[in-house]
Amino acid sequence: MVALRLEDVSATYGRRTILSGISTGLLRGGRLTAVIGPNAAGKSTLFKRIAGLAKGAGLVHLSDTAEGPQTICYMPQDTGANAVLTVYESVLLSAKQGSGWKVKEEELAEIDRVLAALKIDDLAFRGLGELSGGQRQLVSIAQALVRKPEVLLMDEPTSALDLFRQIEVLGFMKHLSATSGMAVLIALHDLNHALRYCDDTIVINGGSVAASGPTQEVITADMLKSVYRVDARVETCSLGRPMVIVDGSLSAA
Ligand SMILES: Nc1ncnc2c1ncn2[C@@H]1O[C@H](COP(=O)(O)OP(=O)(O)OP(=O)(O)O)[C@@H](O)[C@H]1O
Repeated sequence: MVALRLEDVSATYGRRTILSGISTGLLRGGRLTAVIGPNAAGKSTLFKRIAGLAKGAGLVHLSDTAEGPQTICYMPQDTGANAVLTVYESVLLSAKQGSGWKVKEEELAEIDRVLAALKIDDLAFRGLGELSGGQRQLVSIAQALVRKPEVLLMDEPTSALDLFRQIEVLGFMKHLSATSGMAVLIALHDLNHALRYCDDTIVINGGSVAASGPTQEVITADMLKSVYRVDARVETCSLGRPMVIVDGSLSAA
C-alpha cells in the first residue's frame, strides 16, 4: 500500500518562503489525514508542494507505488466553472488526463459509479456553468476520484456543502480510502469533522508543523489556544464521540 512521507519540505513563491522544515511520519494508504490550521497557515501551499505545483527544498517520499501520472492528485479549493462542458464531459476529461483518448466501457462505468456514489448522477448532462457552488464542489470531487490516484490531496472539499452532503462525502471518503488503499489528505476548517473522520491530523501554523499524530491526541484545548487563539474544550458527547466546544476567542476575552 502507498505511503507518503515528507522530509524537511519547504515551499516558496518567488522570494517569499511560505513553508519550512515540514517533516512527517509515514502517511499510509487506507487512512484519512486531516491538515488543519488557521487561514494563510500554508495548508494549500503544502498540498501544491506535494503535488509538484509549488517549488521548494526537501523531499516528498512515496513508497510502494507505481509512480505514474495518476499517483498524486490535487483537488484545489477553488475550481472554476467551465461553462462549455457538461458535468459528464468534465469528469470524463479528468479521467482521461495523462492517458490516450480512446474511451473504454469500464471507464464510462466508473464515471457512472462515482457520480452515483456522490449522488450527482442527475446532474450528468447539465452544463457546469449552471450549477450551484456545492454542486460544482461535488463535481470536483468526482473529477478527482475517477483518476483513481494513490494519494489524494483534497483542499477543503466540503466548504460549500450542506451538513448532509458534508457527512456523506467524508463518510464516503473514509470508506473509499479503507477499501481502495488510497492515502487521503484533507484540508479542513471544521475540527469536529477531523475528529470524527480522520485517523491522523497535521496542524500547520505559520508555515511549520505545530503538531501531528493521531487526531484525538492532536486536537486538544492547549493546541486550540496556542494555534487558533480560542478558548475551547474537547468533550465527549452523549454518543461517546469527542467534540470541540468553543467558548470564545482569546483576543475578545
Ligand atoms: N501564488 C501565490 N503567490 C504568493 N503568495 C501566495 C500564493 N498563494 C498563497 N500565497 C500566500 O501563502 C500563504 C499561505 O497560503 P495558503 O493558501 O497556503 O494558506 P491556507 O492555510 O491554505 O489558508 P486558508 O485556510 O485561508 O485557505 C498566504 O500568506 C498566502 O497569501
